Amino acid sequence: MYDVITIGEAMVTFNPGSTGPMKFVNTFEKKIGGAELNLAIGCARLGLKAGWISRLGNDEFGRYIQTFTRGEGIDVSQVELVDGYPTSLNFKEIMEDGSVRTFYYRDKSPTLTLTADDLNEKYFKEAKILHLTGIYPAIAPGNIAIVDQAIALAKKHGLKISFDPNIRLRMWTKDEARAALSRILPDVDILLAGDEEMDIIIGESDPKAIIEKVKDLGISYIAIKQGEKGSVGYHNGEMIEAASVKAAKVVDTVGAGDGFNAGVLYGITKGWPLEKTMNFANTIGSMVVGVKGDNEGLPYYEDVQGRLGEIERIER
Ligand SMILES: O=C(O)C(=O)C[C@H](O)[C@H](O)COP(=O)(O)O
Repeated sequence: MYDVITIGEAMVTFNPGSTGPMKFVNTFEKKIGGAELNLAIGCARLGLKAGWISRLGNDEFGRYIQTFTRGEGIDVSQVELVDGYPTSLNFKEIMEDGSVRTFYYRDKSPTLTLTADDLNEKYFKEAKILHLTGIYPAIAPGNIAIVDQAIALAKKHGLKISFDPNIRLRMWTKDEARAALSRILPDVDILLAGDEEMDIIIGESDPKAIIEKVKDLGISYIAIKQGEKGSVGYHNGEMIEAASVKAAKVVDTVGAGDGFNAGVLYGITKGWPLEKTMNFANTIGSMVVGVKGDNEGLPYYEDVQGRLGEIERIER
Protein backbone atom coordinates (compact mmCIF):
# COMPACT_ATOMS: atom_id res chain seq x y z
CA MET A 1 0.00 0.00 0.00
CA TYR A 2 1.38 3.42 -0.95
CA ASP A 3 0.91 6.33 1.45
CA VAL A 4 1.27 8.81 -1.42
CA ILE A 5 1.31 8.58 -5.20
CA THR A 6 1.90 11.56 -7.47
CA ILE A 7 2.02 12.46 -11.18
CA GLY A 8 4.43 14.95 -12.69
CA GLU A 9 7.55 15.85 -14.54
CA ALA A 10 11.09 15.85 -13.22
CA MET A 11 13.92 17.74 -14.84
CA VAL A 12 17.66 17.70 -14.65
CA THR A 13 18.18 20.92 -12.75
CA PHE A 14 21.37 22.92 -13.06
CA ASN A 15 22.26 24.88 -9.96
CA PRO A 16 24.60 27.82 -10.56
CA GLY A 17 28.14 27.59 -9.27
CA SER A 18 28.03 31.30 -8.41
CA THR A 19 25.40 33.92 -7.61
CA GLY A 20 24.41 36.67 -10.02
CA PRO A 21 22.88 36.95 -13.50
CA MET A 22 22.80 33.58 -15.25
CA LYS A 23 24.47 34.85 -18.39
CA PHE A 24 27.67 35.32 -16.36
CA VAL A 25 27.54 31.99 -14.54
CA ASN A 26 30.16 29.66 -15.99
CA THR A 27 29.70 26.51 -13.93
CA PHE A 28 26.57 24.60 -13.01
CA GLU A 29 26.02 21.59 -10.79
CA LYS A 30 23.81 18.84 -12.18
CA LYS A 31 20.93 18.06 -9.86
CA ILE A 32 17.28 16.99 -10.09
CA GLY A 33 14.08 18.98 -9.62
CA GLY A 34 10.36 18.73 -10.14
CA ALA A 35 7.73 19.57 -7.57
CA GLU A 36 5.94 16.21 -7.52
CA LEU A 37 9.16 14.23 -7.39
CA ASN A 38 10.47 16.50 -4.61
CA LEU A 39 7.30 15.75 -2.66
CA ALA A 40 7.76 12.01 -3.18
CA ILE A 41 11.39 12.26 -2.03
CA GLY A 42 10.35 14.28 1.03
CA CYS A 43 7.73 11.66 1.95
CA ALA A 44 10.08 8.73 1.34
CA ARG A 45 12.85 10.25 3.48
CA LEU A 46 10.35 10.69 6.33
CA GLY A 47 9.49 7.00 6.05
CA LEU A 48 6.32 7.00 3.94
CA LYS A 49 5.83 4.72 0.97
CA ALA A 50 5.71 6.84 -2.17
CA GLY A 51 5.13 6.17 -5.87
CA TRP A 52 5.73 8.45 -8.84
CA ILE A 53 3.90 8.33 -12.20
CA SER A 54 5.91 9.95 -15.00
CA ARG A 55 7.70 9.78 -18.32
CA LEU A 56 11.38 10.57 -18.88
CA GLY A 57 13.46 10.80 -22.02
CA ASN A 58 15.17 7.59 -23.08
CA ASP A 59 18.54 9.29 -22.62
CA GLU A 60 21.33 9.65 -20.07
CA PHE A 61 19.46 12.32 -18.09
CA GLY A 62 16.29 10.21 -18.00
CA ARG A 63 18.26 7.24 -16.73
CA TYR A 64 19.94 9.47 -14.16
CA ILE A 65 16.59 10.65 -12.77
CA GLN A 66 15.10 7.15 -12.80
CA THR A 67 18.07 5.68 -10.94
CA PHE A 68 18.14 8.51 -8.42
CA THR A 69 14.41 8.16 -7.76
CA ARG A 70 14.68 4.42 -7.30
CA GLY A 71 17.60 5.01 -4.95
CA GLU A 72 15.41 7.22 -2.80
CA GLY A 73 13.12 4.22 -2.29
CA ILE A 74 10.32 5.60 -4.47
CA ASP A 75 8.36 3.18 -6.63
CA VAL A 76 9.14 3.80 -10.31
CA SER A 77 7.00 1.03 -11.80
CA GLN A 78 4.81 3.71 -13.45
CA VAL A 79 7.76 5.59 -14.98
CA GLU A 80 8.74 4.88 -18.58
CA LEU A 81 11.65 6.16 -20.65
CA VAL A 82 10.37 7.31 -24.06
CA ASP A 83 12.13 7.89 -27.37
CA GLY A 84 11.95 11.19 -29.23
CA TYR A 85 11.31 13.39 -26.19
CA PRO A 86 14.48 14.56 -24.41
CA THR A 87 14.44 14.75 -20.63
CA SER A 88 13.57 18.32 -19.64
CA LEU A 89 16.10 20.74 -18.17
CA ASN A 90 15.90 23.63 -15.73
CA PHE A 91 18.68 26.16 -15.15
CA LYS A 92 18.54 28.20 -11.96
CA GLU A 93 19.80 31.70 -11.30
CA ILE A 94 20.39 32.63 -7.66
CA MET A 95 21.08 36.25 -6.77
CA GLU A 96 23.14 37.46 -3.79
CA ASP A 97 19.92 38.21 -1.82
CA GLY A 98 18.74 34.61 -2.28
CA SER A 99 16.09 35.36 -4.92
CA VAL A 100 15.78 32.72 -7.61
CA ARG A 101 14.76 32.66 -11.27
CA THR A 102 14.36 29.49 -13.30
CA PHE A 103 14.87 28.97 -17.02
CA TYR A 104 13.07 25.93 -18.36
CA TYR A 105 13.90 23.81 -21.38
CA ARG A 106 10.82 21.63 -21.25
CA ASP A 107 8.81 22.40 -24.39
CA LYS A 108 9.00 18.81 -25.59
CA SER A 109 8.42 17.23 -22.21
CA PRO A 110 8.48 13.40 -22.17
CA THR A 111 5.35 13.62 -20.02
CA LEU A 112 3.48 14.75 -23.18
CA THR A 113 3.45 11.07 -24.13
CA LEU A 114 1.50 10.08 -21.02
CA THR A 115 -2.20 9.53 -21.71
CA ALA A 116 -5.22 9.10 -19.44
CA ASP A 117 -5.34 5.43 -20.50
CA ASP A 118 -1.80 4.94 -19.15
CA LEU A 119 -3.00 5.55 -15.59
CA ASN A 120 -3.02 2.14 -13.97
CA GLU A 121 -6.21 1.70 -11.93
CA LYS A 122 -4.62 -1.02 -9.81
CA TYR A 123 -1.94 1.47 -8.72
CA PHE A 124 -4.59 3.88 -7.48
CA LYS A 125 -6.35 1.05 -5.63
CA GLU A 126 -3.16 0.50 -3.66
CA ALA A 127 -2.73 4.10 -2.49
CA LYS A 128 -4.08 6.35 0.24
CA ILE A 129 -3.26 9.86 -1.05
CA LEU A 130 -2.97 11.22 -4.62
CA HIS A 131 -0.84 14.38 -4.75
CA LEU A 132 -1.34 16.73 -7.70
CA THR A 133 0.14 20.10 -8.57
CA GLY A 134 -0.60 22.93 -10.96
CA ILE A 135 2.71 22.38 -12.75
CA TYR A 136 1.62 19.23 -14.52
CA PRO A 137 -1.49 20.80 -16.15
CA ALA A 138 0.64 23.87 -17.03
CA ILE A 139 2.96 21.74 -19.19
CA ALA A 140 0.27 21.20 -21.84
CA PRO A 141 -3.50 21.78 -22.01
CA GLY A 142 -3.94 18.05 -22.75
CA ASN A 143 -2.62 17.18 -19.30
CA ILE A 144 -5.83 18.48 -17.78
CA ALA A 145 -7.62 15.37 -19.11
CA ILE A 146 -5.02 13.19 -17.36
CA VAL A 147 -5.53 15.10 -14.10
CA ASP A 148 -9.30 14.59 -14.49
CA GLN A 149 -8.82 10.84 -14.97
CA ALA A 150 -6.46 10.67 -11.98
CA ILE A 151 -9.05 12.47 -9.84
CA ALA A 152 -11.79 10.11 -11.06
CA LEU A 153 -9.69 7.04 -10.19
CA ALA A 154 -8.76 8.52 -6.81
CA LYS A 155 -12.40 9.19 -5.98
CA LYS A 156 -13.46 5.73 -7.13
CA HIS A 157 -10.95 4.08 -4.82
CA GLY A 158 -11.28 6.38 -1.81
CA LEU A 159 -7.91 8.17 -2.01
CA LYS A 160 -7.57 11.60 -0.46
CA ILE A 161 -6.64 14.21 -3.08
CA SER A 162 -3.82 16.53 -2.06
CA PHE A 163 -3.15 19.58 -4.22
CA ASP A 164 -0.52 22.32 -4.43
CA PRO A 165 -1.27 24.97 -7.10
CA ASN A 166 2.51 25.56 -7.60
CA ILE A 167 1.67 28.33 -10.07
CA ARG A 168 4.58 28.88 -12.47
CA LEU A 169 3.93 32.02 -14.49
CA ARG A 170 6.78 31.13 -16.82
CA MET A 171 4.53 28.31 -18.03
CA TRP A 172 1.10 29.90 -18.33
CA THR A 173 -0.76 33.14 -17.69
CA LYS A 174 -2.65 33.99 -14.52
CA ASP A 175 -5.94 33.63 -16.41
CA GLU A 176 -5.00 30.18 -17.73
CA ALA A 177 -3.87 29.08 -14.28
CA ARG A 178 -7.05 30.40 -12.64
CA ALA A 179 -9.31 28.68 -15.19
CA ALA A 180 -7.60 25.30 -14.91
CA LEU A 181 -6.90 25.21 -11.19
CA SER A 182 -10.21 26.58 -9.91
CA ARG A 183 -11.84 23.61 -11.67
CA ILE A 184 -9.72 21.20 -9.60
CA LEU A 185 -10.36 22.83 -6.21
CA PRO A 186 -13.80 21.29 -5.48
CA ASP A 187 -12.27 17.79 -5.78
CA VAL A 188 -9.46 18.53 -3.33
CA ASP A 189 -9.33 17.13 0.22
CA ILE A 190 -5.96 18.55 1.29
CA LEU A 191 -4.96 21.98 -0.01
CA LEU A 192 -1.30 22.99 0.35
CA ALA A 193 -1.00 26.44 -1.21
CA GLY A 194 0.96 29.68 -1.13
CA ASP A 195 -1.00 32.80 -0.16
CA GLU A 196 -0.06 34.58 -3.42
CA GLU A 197 -1.16 31.60 -5.49
CA MET A 198 -4.58 31.64 -3.87
CA ASP A 199 -4.80 35.33 -4.72
CA ILE A 200 -4.48 34.33 -8.38
CA ILE A 201 -7.02 31.50 -8.11
CA ILE A 202 -9.70 32.91 -5.81
CA GLY A 203 -8.74 36.57 -5.37
CA GLU A 204 -7.85 36.26 -1.65
CA SER A 205 -4.36 36.32 -0.14
CA ASP A 206 -5.22 36.58 3.55
CA PRO A 207 -5.01 33.02 4.96
CA LYS A 208 -8.16 33.37 7.05
CA ALA A 209 -10.16 34.68 4.09
CA ILE A 210 -8.77 31.86 1.91
CA ILE A 211 -9.74 29.24 4.48
CA GLU A 212 -13.26 30.71 4.82
CA LYS A 213 -13.75 30.48 1.06
CA VAL A 214 -12.24 27.09 0.34
CA LYS A 215 -13.66 25.18 3.28
CA ASP A 216 -17.09 25.80 1.77
CA LEU A 217 -15.89 23.86 -1.28
CA GLY A 218 -15.53 20.82 0.97
CA ILE A 219 -11.73 20.96 1.40
CA SER A 220 -11.20 19.48 4.83
CA TYR A 221 -7.48 20.06 5.40
CA ILE A 222 -5.96 23.40 4.44
CA ALA A 223 -2.39 24.65 4.87
CA ILE A 224 -1.54 28.12 3.59
CA LYS A 225 2.17 28.84 3.16
CA GLN A 226 3.45 32.35 3.76
CA GLY A 227 7.21 31.84 3.47
CA GLU A 228 9.07 33.68 6.21
CA LYS A 229 5.76 34.60 7.85
CA GLY A 230 5.02 30.96 8.66
CA SER A 231 1.86 29.10 7.76
CA VAL A 232 -1.78 28.80 8.71
CA GLY A 233 -3.48 25.43 9.03
CA TYR A 234 -7.13 24.48 9.20
CA HIS A 235 -8.81 21.17 9.98
CA ASN A 236 -12.08 20.17 11.63
CA GLY A 237 -13.01 23.71 12.66
CA GLU A 238 -9.58 24.36 14.22
CA MET A 239 -7.25 27.04 12.85
CA ILE A 240 -3.56 27.25 13.79
CA GLU A 241 -1.15 30.06 12.95
CA ALA A 242 2.25 28.39 12.98
CA ALA A 243 5.23 30.72 13.25
CA SER A 244 8.01 30.17 10.76
CA VAL A 245 11.09 28.33 11.91
CA LYS A 246 14.23 30.38 11.37
CA ALA A 247 16.62 28.80 8.92
CA ALA A 248 20.24 28.70 10.01
CA LYS A 249 21.20 30.02 6.55
CA VAL A 250 19.25 30.53 3.35
CA VAL A 251 21.16 29.34 0.30
CA ASP A 252 18.41 28.08 -2.04
CA THR A 253 14.69 28.52 -1.37
CA VAL A 254 13.51 26.22 -4.18
CA GLY A 255 11.93 23.05 -2.84
CA ALA A 256 10.92 24.45 0.55
CA GLY A 257 7.25 24.34 -0.38
CA ASP A 258 7.47 20.70 -1.42
CA GLY A 259 9.28 19.86 1.82
CA PHE A 260 6.53 21.61 3.76
CA ASN A 261 3.93 19.57 1.84
CA ALA A 262 5.70 16.31 2.67
CA GLY A 263 5.60 17.30 6.35
CA VAL A 264 1.86 17.98 6.25
CA LEU A 265 1.13 14.70 4.45
CA TYR A 266 3.27 12.88 7.02
CA GLY A 267 1.32 14.44 9.92
CA ILE A 268 -2.00 13.57 8.25
CA THR A 269 -0.87 9.99 7.61
CA LYS A 270 0.12 9.60 11.26
CA GLY A 271 -3.08 11.26 12.53
CA TRP A 272 -1.16 13.99 14.34
CA PRO A 273 -2.88 17.07 15.79
CA LEU A 274 -2.93 20.09 13.47
CA GLU A 275 -0.47 22.15 15.52
CA LYS A 276 2.17 19.40 15.62
CA THR A 277 1.76 18.84 11.89
CA MET A 278 2.13 22.52 11.01
CA ASN A 279 5.23 22.97 13.17
CA PHE A 280 6.77 19.83 11.73
CA ALA A 281 6.09 21.04 8.17
CA ASN A 282 7.48 24.52 8.87
CA THR A 283 10.61 22.94 10.33
CA ILE A 284 11.15 20.89 7.17
CA GLY A 285 10.72 24.00 4.99
CA SER A 286 13.39 25.78 7.02
CA MET A 287 15.77 22.84 6.64
CA VAL A 288 15.37 22.65 2.85
CA VAL A 289 16.43 26.28 2.27
CA GLY A 290 19.79 25.70 3.94
CA VAL A 291 21.00 23.28 1.27
CA LYS A 292 21.67 23.93 -2.44
CA GLY A 293 19.37 21.99 -4.76
CA ASP A 294 15.63 21.38 -4.94
CA ASN A 295 15.55 18.23 -2.82
CA GLU A 296 18.98 17.63 -1.26
CA GLY A 297 17.90 19.40 1.93
CA LEU A 298 14.78 17.27 2.45
CA PRO A 299 15.38 15.67 5.85
CA TYR A 300 15.05 12.16 7.19
CA TYR A 301 12.59 11.80 10.07
CA GLU A 302 15.32 11.71 12.71
CA ASP A 303 16.88 14.89 11.27
CA VAL A 304 13.63 16.74 11.95
CA GLN A 305 13.42 15.26 15.42
CA GLY A 306 16.96 16.48 16.02
CA ARG A 307 16.09 19.96 14.78
CA LEU A 308 13.01 20.02 17.03
CA GLY A 309 15.15 18.97 20.01
CA GLU A 310 13.14 15.75 20.41
CA ILE A 311 16.22 13.56 20.21
CA GLU A 312 19.82 14.23 21.02
CA ARG A 313 21.96 14.75 17.96
CA ILE A 314 25.19 12.85 18.30
CA GLU A 315 27.86 14.35 16.09
CA ARG A 316 30.71 11.95 16.63
O1 LIG B 1 9.45 24.79 -11.25
C1 LIG B 1 9.19 23.63 -11.56
O2 LIG B 1 8.50 23.35 -12.51
C2 LIG B 1 9.69 22.55 -10.73
O3 LIG B 1 9.01 21.57 -10.57
C3 LIG B 1 11.04 22.74 -10.10
C4 LIG B 1 11.12 22.77 -8.59
O4 LIG B 1 11.75 21.59 -8.17
C5 LIG B 1 9.84 22.99 -7.86
O5 LIG B 1 9.12 23.99 -8.48
C6 LIG B 1 10.07 23.39 -6.43
O6 LIG B 1 8.87 23.82 -5.85
P1 LIG B 1 8.76 24.64 -4.46
O7 LIG B 1 8.90 23.64 -3.37
O8 LIG B 1 7.39 25.22 -4.51
O9 LIG B 1 9.86 25.65 -4.45
